Amino acid sequence: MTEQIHLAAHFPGVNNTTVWSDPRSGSQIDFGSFRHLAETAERGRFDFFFLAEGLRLREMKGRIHDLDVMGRPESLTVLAALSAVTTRLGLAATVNSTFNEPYEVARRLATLDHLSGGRAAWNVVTSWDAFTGENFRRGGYLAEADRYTRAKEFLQTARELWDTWADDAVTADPVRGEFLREGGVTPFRHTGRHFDIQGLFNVPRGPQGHPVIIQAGDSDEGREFAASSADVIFSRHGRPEEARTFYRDVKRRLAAYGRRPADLKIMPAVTYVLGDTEAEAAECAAEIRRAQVSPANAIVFLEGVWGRDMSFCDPDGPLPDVEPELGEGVSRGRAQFRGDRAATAAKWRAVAQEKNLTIRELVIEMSARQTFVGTAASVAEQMTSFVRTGAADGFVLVPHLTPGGLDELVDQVVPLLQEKGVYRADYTGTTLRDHLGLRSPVKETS
Ligand SMILES: Cc1cc2nc3c(=O)[nH]c(=O)nc-3n(C[C@H](O)[C@H](O)[C@H](O)COP(=O)(O)O)c2cc1C
Repeated sequence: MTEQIHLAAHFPGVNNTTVWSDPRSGSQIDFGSFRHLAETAERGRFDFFFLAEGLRLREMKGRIHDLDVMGRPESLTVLAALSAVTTRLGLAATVNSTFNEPYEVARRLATLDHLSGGRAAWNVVTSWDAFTGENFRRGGYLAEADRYTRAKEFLQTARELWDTWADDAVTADPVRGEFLREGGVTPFRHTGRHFDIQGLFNVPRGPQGHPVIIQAGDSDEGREFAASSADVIFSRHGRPEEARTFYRDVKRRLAAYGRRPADLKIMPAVTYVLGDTEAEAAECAAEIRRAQVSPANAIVFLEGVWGRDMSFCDPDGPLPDVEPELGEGVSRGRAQFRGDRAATAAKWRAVAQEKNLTIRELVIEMSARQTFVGTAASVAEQMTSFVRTGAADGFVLVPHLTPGGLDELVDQVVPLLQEKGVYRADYTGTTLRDHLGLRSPVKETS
């Protein structure tokens, strides 16, 4: 069979992914927005709809970073509502393993799996920073080195809870007066470094057994966690060469866990811009980038990397001759820069000089860019070749408009992928595991 492409839809929502200056941009929080994007994805026979999470508003220089729309609703609640207006589309929630508890998360995910008829997925993320942690009871206690020891034990514990219910535990036979098969539910006891809990889990096993597990970290520990435990990786490697290197690296790690390459799907986040001609698409893509990186946003981006106040700079002027301030920096929350400031600033400076770029042009160049740009036929071809050359198993598509940004892709590109035979004409199964071609989970024995 020809290699099949898997597609997921990212809800752009908050921050500067959505071009807020475009009059077609709608609410990031009204149910109608989520519904529109999810229904479009389902019309396009997508594998799943994906919601990201940010547990604390970003701050710059001690105040809320409010250059874009912000404030988003909680994922599992939104997905529960979407399960009532969709029938086949997978529903993926990003839920943090540092600040939550396994019993509660396992319960909510099993519930979503029931409500949706086996379409739940969990993107296990590990943000651990003390700034976000202030919102929670254990306020930022986790050392960075422990983010994956906790995530791994968190997931292991959730799996133990889901496995305490047999598939046929609920008999609900009023004639015999038996509602629960004897031995159908077993008590759990988990004793580990991060969790020490025991009791009885109160949600019957979901249609998928376990929800589909997604992983998005990029460090060596993150990749190892994905290789051992995830069904899908949501990666940030959307450029062909680095995507291929990432793909090879992660797939080769699977054998050590007794897993096959097909057991873990790799789906990078990608953007797209369509036009009637290649030139029109390229022009539109450049316009979108300018709208996403406003003059004020360009300075904020620069301050993020340089770790200091740069408000004296002209965004349409050249990079000033100032060195970055090493240390914590001026931004807080998920957008915080965590790399090597000195090396990154040196790289930025070299690119600015080589290409003679203003600050804003440089930020546009160095921050995320469009992956697939062209006519519908050329984008369909680019996507197909990306998958055929071992760079991905599919894509998490990130539109630049909330909520209508997926419409043209579903209307124009999906039919071409279907014609090529690289994408399903219709759903053949009912659960997200079916769509992704994944095996049923093996029950935990501990
Ligand atoms: C493509 C991508 C998307 C992510 N989305 C989120 C998110 O929505 N919420 C979040 O808290 N962390 C998110 N993360 C952060 C990671 O899941 C992970 O917790 C973090 O990168 C630390 O792990 P690492 O050191 O292995 O990268 C994302 C990471 C990547 C690469």
